[in-house]
Amino acid sequence: MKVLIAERISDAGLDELKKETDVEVRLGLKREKLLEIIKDFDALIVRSEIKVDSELMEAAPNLKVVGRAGNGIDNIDLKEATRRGIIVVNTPDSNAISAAEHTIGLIIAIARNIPQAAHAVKSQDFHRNKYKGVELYGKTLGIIGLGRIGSLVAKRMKAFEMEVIAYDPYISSEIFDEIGVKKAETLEDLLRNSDIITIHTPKTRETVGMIGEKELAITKKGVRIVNCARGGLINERALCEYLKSGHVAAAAIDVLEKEPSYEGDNTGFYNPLIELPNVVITPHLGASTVEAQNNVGITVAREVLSALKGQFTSNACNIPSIDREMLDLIRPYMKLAEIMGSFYYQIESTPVKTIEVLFSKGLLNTEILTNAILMGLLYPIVEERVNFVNSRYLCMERGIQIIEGILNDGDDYSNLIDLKIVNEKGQEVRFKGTVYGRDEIKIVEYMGYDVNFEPAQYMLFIRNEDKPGVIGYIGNILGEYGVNIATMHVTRRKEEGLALMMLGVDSPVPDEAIYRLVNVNGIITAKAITLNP
Ligand SMILES: NC(=O)c1ccc[n+]([C@@H]2O[C@H](COP(=O)([O-])OP(=O)(O)OC[C@H]3O[C@@H](n4cnc5c(N)ncnc54)[C@H](O)[C@@H]3O)[C@@H](O)[C@H]2O)c1
Ligand SMILES: O=C(O)CC[C@@H](O)C(=O)O
Repeated sequence: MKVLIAERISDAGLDELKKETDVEVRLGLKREKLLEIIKDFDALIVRSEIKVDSELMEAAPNLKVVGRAGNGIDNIDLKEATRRGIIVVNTPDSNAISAAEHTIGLIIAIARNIPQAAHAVKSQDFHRNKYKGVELYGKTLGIIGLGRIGSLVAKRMKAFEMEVIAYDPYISSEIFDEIGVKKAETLEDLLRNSDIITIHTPKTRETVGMIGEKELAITKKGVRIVNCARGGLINERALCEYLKSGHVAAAAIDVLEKEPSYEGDNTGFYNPLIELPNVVITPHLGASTVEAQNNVGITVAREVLSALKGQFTSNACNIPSIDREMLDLIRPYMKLAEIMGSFYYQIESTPVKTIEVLFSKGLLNTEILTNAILMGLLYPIVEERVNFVNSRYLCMERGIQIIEGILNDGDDYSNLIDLKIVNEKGQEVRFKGTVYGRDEIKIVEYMGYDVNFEPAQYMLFIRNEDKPGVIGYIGNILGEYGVNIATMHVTRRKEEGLALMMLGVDSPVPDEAIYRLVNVNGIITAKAITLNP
């Protein structure tokens, strides 16, 4: 496995990676060069500068993982990565404290004009009058987005005896109470009442430009504004105008709508905000501390390694997230789900129209289990890579309807997966499976037949007339091809005169043996099944 580090991560992170993979560090790559070399890599690690878009992914046929050494993933086309089955991992917790502290630094800097004053003194200008500031004490701080960083800022700024209000429609009132912050019911409320406004939302379609001319117009005259989240959340042109008029007394900006695309690339870099005396700008420094970069480097290295090994990662952005303990608990169910999904196209050939999957109430993280079923289903029939990341997407792309639900009480099993597949001919294929103890996977029902077999890597599925002699033929034919039968499960519906067999065998059943089996008088279907190891 080859990992390309295209933006700087800490030595500690680098060491973690080097223990287990082949790592190449190529910083400051021009876009054309990156597009040329990316084809050789299985994983790519970036920070916020490099755009991981469809063009880059198209040039990277081996790419399996993109590691974002940091939090925001607005430089990564997540939908495209998902479509291609590329796992995107990030490190959202690793730099939150640093970003919050940087925000607070910026708040104080613009309250007291510290950067401008320090710069003046260094230029031999020792005037105090120009740099008179304001106290934070007793003022109102308005926080937009009370997530990881917003809440850290809130907790810390209360120590300045500021009144802290926040606007975040996606979190509950209890969280506001827990943090001790007053809830602004609307963005307008927050804008009208704050002396200092700081924004901490992600950059999404909804939040881009959420502070524009209209919003600035209702802020208090003399308001101060901080953006240490993402460029573009505040409309820069409107902000410039309001700073020039003095309505906005000062702004502190760590992030710009357009930042250089690699470290040190200053060509054509310009932003009118830079020219304004009442603006403090830092070059996207929120996460640039020794501690944050150490944490980020180590975390991204571990996440990328786990993803490359096919293990679940706790910070995957395009797979439902799950913590490690829970993952250990549901791992056997993920395997069961994958196996159940993988039977269909190894037994049937009519395209699937609908997947309906019901889970016992006791089963958690069912979204992942459904993804596992879909992965198993598609594995035998799609050319592109299919994994937990893209299985749902690929199914939807194929027009397969996915219905998920909870089983009613009353089943014999407390941890059951009940899978019904309806194909384009309207035929139903149904499996039920469960896990005994910690990890004993069992299929307990197939098409209404009670069965009870433990899936093996190689199996033979037979549907036959319920009459004497059939089993003997099967044993003889398999014997002729050197296929040893390890287990055999036979069930029947006497009234219909039909029987079903699932044999676990020690090696794959050759096509020729299958051909001979289906020609045996009484055998209706014979299918070789191979499961992923
Ligand atoms: N400057 C830096 O170096 C730096 C470092 C780390 C993170 N960041 C950025 O900081 C921002 C916040 O990061 P975080 O870890 O706190 O994210 P988070 O996901 O923990 O919190 C974001 C909060 O914003 C809220 N939100 C979403 N849409 C909203 C809307 N329309 N109105 C109000 N609230 C809304 C969400 O409910 C959530 O609570 C992100 O943009 C991230 O990329 C910047
Ligand atoms: O320092 C960086 O690479 C960007 C950090 C920050 O913007 C993030 O989203 O984590």
